[in-house]
Amino acid sequence: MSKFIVRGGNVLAGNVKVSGAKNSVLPIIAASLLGEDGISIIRDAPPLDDVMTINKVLESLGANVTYDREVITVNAQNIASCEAPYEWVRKMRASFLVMGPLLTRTGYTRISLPGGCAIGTRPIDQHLKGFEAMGAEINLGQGFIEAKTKGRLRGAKVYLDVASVGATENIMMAATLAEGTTVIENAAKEPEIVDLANYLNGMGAIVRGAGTGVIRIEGVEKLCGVEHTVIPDRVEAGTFMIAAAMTGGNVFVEGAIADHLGPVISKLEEMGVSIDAQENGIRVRADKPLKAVDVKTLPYPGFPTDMQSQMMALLLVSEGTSVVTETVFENRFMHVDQFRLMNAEIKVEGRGAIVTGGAKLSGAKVCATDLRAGAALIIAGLVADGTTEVSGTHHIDRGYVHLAEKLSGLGADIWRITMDEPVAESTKVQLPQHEERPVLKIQPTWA
Ligand SMILES: CC(=O)N[C@H]1[C@@H](OP(=O)(O)OP(=O)(O)OC[C@H]2O[C@@H](n3ccc(=O)[nH]c3=O)[C@H](O)[C@@H]2O)O[C@H](CO)[C@@H](O)[C@@H]1O
Ligand SMILES: C=C(OP(=O)(O)O)C(=O)O
Repeated sequence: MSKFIVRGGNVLAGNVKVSGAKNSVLPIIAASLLGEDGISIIRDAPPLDDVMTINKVLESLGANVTYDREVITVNAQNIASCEAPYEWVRKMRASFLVMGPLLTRTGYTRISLPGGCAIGTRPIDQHLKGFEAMGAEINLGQGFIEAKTKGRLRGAKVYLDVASVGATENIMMAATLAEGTTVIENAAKEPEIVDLANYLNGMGAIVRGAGTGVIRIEGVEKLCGVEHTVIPDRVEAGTFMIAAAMTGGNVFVEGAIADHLGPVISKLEEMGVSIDAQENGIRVRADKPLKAVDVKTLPYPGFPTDMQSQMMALLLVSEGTSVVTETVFENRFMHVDQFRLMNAEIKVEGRGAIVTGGAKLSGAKVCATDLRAGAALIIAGLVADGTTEVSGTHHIDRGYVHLAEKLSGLGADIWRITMDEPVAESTKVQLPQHEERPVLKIQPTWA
């Protein structure tokens, strides 16, 4: 078991480099399964536990995956299985993103049901609705979802009831090899959707309109591996921006793309933080007391739910009272109880949290209840009186590369301790040597 130990009181200053985006690289790795020829080379792939998990999913399907110094190669010419095992899908919801590629390429897939998690129930009805509209027969039972088609999937119009990121990605990937045109209406508009569309187009797909609410995909016969560089992680960037503001610091967040961070920048500016967006990053300076603001999470281009807990940490030390409204996930205030252990005053009423600013936070033993909650607690620890110990590090390792090292490079007093216990599987980042496996190429059901 490990913990982050943070001693509050240091002002952050200097330069920090943002890693590749977790939420881009995961669907992109899944999409590599579509490459019947050639090899995909994915650059700026962050060394995160989630990346290792999806790599293992691909390996379990028969793809040959290597990971070396933030470059992943995927050779998916020979798919040996269409079943994503529970062992990996339970670790990470994004494993479910292999369903669209497998179904469209082979006509059959069987995947463990992804569970709910700390932040909400997270149903997958919109993914399935899309596949069904394209002609797939879906069967659910015994913890598995099975999808099959008699011939190729057929292009269809799919209106999403919620602008789901994952459903947009899964349907978009499935549509690339379908017969005819698919139109996704009320599609999610996140930058990660655009990154995935660019990757798919590089593989030979025809995807238009990604980044808008209507995406059109003309199906093609075949896709091939391609080289691609993943976009910088806007949530990691936003986390450092808030950490800088929190400590009254002056930090250059290298690689951060201002266009991807519109609402975070606007809210920080409203609070009195100075933001200077430059070509290769964003400078954040906070040299005066910060004002309270209200924040409401929304699908992109609204304020990201993945930045809600970090923002709440900042509002705790601003002047005045704020209301934080979470509209994307129904249970994403688990960090509130942990903040309270640090002397925070927050009242939760349904989807709203009333945050009393001006708190003198005190160090405490707290637990990361999910990935972003973990980052938010560390940020709070940066200004708390005394020492904060953050456990639940496996959540943080899912989405932040070398968080302690990056923050200490900016002057934070933070380090990680590992207690004398076996290292959990999820904290290991090196992939084992790829085993030779039988070349059992699965043919499409209609071939
Ligand atoms: C790997 C990845 O990219 N994860 C991100 C992705 O998750 P993910 O793709 O899982 O999130 P979605 O956009 O699908 O979820 C948004 C909302 O839609 C609901 N919903 C979703 C699918 C569905 O079939 N039915 C349904 O009702 C969800 O319960 C949730 O309330 O987008 C979220 C919202 O920006 C982010 O917090 C996650 O970091
Ligand atoms: C909720 C998140 O990720 P995931 O969808 O992978 O759980 C996140 O990145 O904050």
